[in-house]
Amino acid sequence: MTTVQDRPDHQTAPPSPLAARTSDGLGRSLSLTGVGYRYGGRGQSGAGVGPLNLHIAPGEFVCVVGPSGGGKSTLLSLLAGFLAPQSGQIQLGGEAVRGPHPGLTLVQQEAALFPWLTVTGNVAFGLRGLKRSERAARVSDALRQVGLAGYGPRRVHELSGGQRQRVALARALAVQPGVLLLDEPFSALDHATRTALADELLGLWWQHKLTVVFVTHQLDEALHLGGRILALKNGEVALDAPAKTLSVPRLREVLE
Ligand SMILES: Nc1ncnc2c1ncn2[C@@H]1O[C@H](COP(=O)(O)OP(=O)(O)OP(=O)(O)O)[C@@H](O)[C@H]1O
Repeated sequence: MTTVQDRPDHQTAPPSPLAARTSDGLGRSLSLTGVGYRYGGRGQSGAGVGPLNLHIAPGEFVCVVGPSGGGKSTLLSLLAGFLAPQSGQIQLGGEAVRGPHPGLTLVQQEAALFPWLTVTGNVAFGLRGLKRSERAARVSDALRQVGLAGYGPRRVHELSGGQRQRVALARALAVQPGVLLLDEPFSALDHATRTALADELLGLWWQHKLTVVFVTHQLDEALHLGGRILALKNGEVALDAPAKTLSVPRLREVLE
């Protein structure tokens, strides 16, 4: 587990982390070309997002912020393949995304764990195609990475809120995703747990060279975590800039 001293952040990381991290990590690129979605149906002027044009490089950590109803969750649902774009195309590492894809895993606010399964059963859920030994190795590795080594036999109801989110994170990591999508994953947790988990996420991002898209309402959290900040307002990109060039007041100004 990372500590405050060894936590990689965007200030203390090596000078060109992205350039050094594009070749051999888990992270894959994500591209959106003219992606649009309206809840009333294609061509309607109702709520939704787009058209969006975005390129996220392998290993980028992007934080998505914006007012309530701005389109953050819709964007994540499109990226996760839960909603199909009504226009445009999403590509993961150059491959078209046409529905839920094993390379794109989503962690949500309320960890959607299966209460009838153990921690191990939950983490192994997405690994059913693998050999038993490989599955066991991935599960124990993922649990160790989120600080839950030894928790495998426990039931979900025996865990705290923070531990449940760790299990959800372990389940997402175990499939070795090309892009990790997080929709306010820590917002239901107390401040200390949220900060600790956010720092652990940074450690995992750095270690695995993951591509991360992280939705949050907390502007300070976004600036702390994200290398790049994407602000969505009325379904459109209101701002797309490096976190180091921004401040909380500047973000508030854009989002007003
Ligand atoms: N299932 C739905 N049917 C109709 N409209 C919807 C549906 N889901 C979301 N919307 C609308 O789409 C727009 C974008 O919603 P979305 O949930 O993506 O915003 P958000 O930025 O994630 O908001 P919040 O921060 O409150 O979670 C909003 O106007 C919302 O009312």
